[in-house]
Amino acid sequence: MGPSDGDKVEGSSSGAGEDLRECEIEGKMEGSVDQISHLALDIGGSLVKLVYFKGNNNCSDDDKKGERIGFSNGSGTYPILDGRLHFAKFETSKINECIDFIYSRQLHRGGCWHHEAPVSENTIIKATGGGAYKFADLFKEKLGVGLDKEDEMDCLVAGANFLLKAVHHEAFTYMDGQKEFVQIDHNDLYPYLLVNIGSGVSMIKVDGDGKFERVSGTSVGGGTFWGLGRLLTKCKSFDELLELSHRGNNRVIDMLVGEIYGGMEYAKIGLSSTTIASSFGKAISENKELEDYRPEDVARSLLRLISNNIGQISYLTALRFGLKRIFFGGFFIRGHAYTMDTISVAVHFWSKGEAKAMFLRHEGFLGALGAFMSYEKHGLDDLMLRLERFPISETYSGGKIHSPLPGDFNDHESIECRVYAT
Ligand SMILES: Nc1ncnc2c1ncn2[C@@H]1O[C@H](COP(=O)(O)OP(=O)(O)O)[C@@H](O)[C@H]1O
Ligand SMILES: CC(C)(COP(=O)(O)O)[C@@H](O)C(=O)NCCC(=O)O
Repeated sequence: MGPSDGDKVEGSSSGAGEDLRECEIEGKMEGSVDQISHLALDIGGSLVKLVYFKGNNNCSDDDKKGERIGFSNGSGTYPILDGRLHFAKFETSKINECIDFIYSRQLHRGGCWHHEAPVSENTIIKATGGGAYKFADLFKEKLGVGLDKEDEMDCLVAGANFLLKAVHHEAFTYMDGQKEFVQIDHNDLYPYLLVNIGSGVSMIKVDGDGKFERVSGTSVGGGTFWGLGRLLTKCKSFDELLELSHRGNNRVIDMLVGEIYGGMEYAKIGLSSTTIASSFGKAISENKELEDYRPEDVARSLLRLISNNIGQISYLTALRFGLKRIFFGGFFIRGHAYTMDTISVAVHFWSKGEAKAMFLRHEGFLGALGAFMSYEKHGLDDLMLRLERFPISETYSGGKIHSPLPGDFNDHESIECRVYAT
C-alpha cells in the first residue's frame, strides 16, 4: 500500500538530454593558488561530479602580478583571485571523458597551459565517493595527480550545510506542481534528515556542522531506477527514461485498491480506491508479456515505485529520530517534477502532513562541494580554501543570483559567491 495514486503531474526534467552539466558560482579566492588544482571530485557509482574554481583572469601575467586584491586576515596579507565555481558531471562508466575534460582545461594545474613546470609530484585533487579509491591509479597515470580521499558522508553533509546556509533559494518544496522556496533560518536548521539518492540511498541525521550520523540507507535507489528501467524499456540514456516516464500512465501496470475492492475504497484503514495497492501488480493478473506494455507506462510505474519507497523509508527514518524536515539530494531527483511530487506525496501521506520533503537546487553536487570545501580543513602549505557561509546575495557587493529563479535549475546556472583562502 502507499499514498494515493493521484492525478498525473506534468513537469519538465531540467537538464534532460544532457550528459554533461556545467554551471557556475562566481567567487573570489585568496592565497597562494599556484600549487593546487582547486578542483574537487565526487566519483560515485553512476556519475562523476566536478567542482572547480576558475579565476576570471586565470594564468595571465596580470593575474600573477596585480589582479589579486590584498586581503588581511590578521596574520598576513593574502592575494584575492576573482573567479567562479564551475560544476560538471560525467557518467562514471566514461571516466576517461572526465579525465580528458580535466586535461583539456588543465584543471589539475589551475587551468594554466603555460606553466613551464610539469605537474608536481605532490599535486593532489580532493576526491570523494567510491571512485576516489577505485580510480586513484588511473588519475595518477593519466594526469600525474594523486586523489586525496575525503569521506563521502562528511562531504555530503558539508555540501548540504553550505548550500542551505549560503545559497539563497537553495531549498524548495514541491507539491501538486507547485514549487515553493523555503526560507532557511540559520539558527533553526538542525536537526534535519539528509536523504541522498544516488546509485543507492544514504539517510543522514544532521545535527550541525560536521555533526551527523548515517542512520539508514537503502539499495533501492537511482541505480535501481536506471538499471531496471534500462532492462525493461531498452532506453539508451537516463534522460530518455525520464522522458518516457513523463508520458506514461502507471495505472496501466500498478494494481490499485479499487481494482481489488471492486471499485470501492478501503476507508476503514484509510485507503482510497486510487491508492496503489501493489506496484506492477497488474502485470501478474493479465495475460500479457513485457512487449504488450508501453515503455512509457513501465517507466512511469518504476519511477513511482522507487520514489514512493524512498519517500516512505525517509519518513519512517525521520519519525524514528523525531525529525520534521527532510532534505533530498542526489542526481536521481534531477529536478524532475514527477519524482519530487511522488516523494513529497509519500512523505505527506505517511506523516499525515507532519513532515516536509524539501529539495535542493544543486541536488547532485553535495559531495563534490563538500570535497571542494575540505581544502579548508587540510591546508596545503599555507593555503586553505574556504567558501563564505552567509547569504551570498546580501554580502557580495553587486552580487545576485543569476539562476533563472524561480524556475528550475539548469545547466548553465551561475550563482555569485565569494571563495577565498586564509
Ligand atoms: N546522465 C545520467 N546518467 C546516469 N544516471 C543519471 C543521470 N542523471 C541522473 N542520473 C541518476 O542519478 C543517479 C546517480 O546519482 P548521483 O547522486 O550522482 O549518485 P552516485 O554518486 O552514486 O553516482 C543514477 O543512478 C541515476 O538514477
Ligand atoms: C554505498 C553508497 C554510500 C555509495 O554512494 P553512491 O555512489 O550510491 O552515491 C550508497 O550507495 C548507499 O548508501 N547504498 C545503500 C546501502 C544500504 O544502506 O543498504
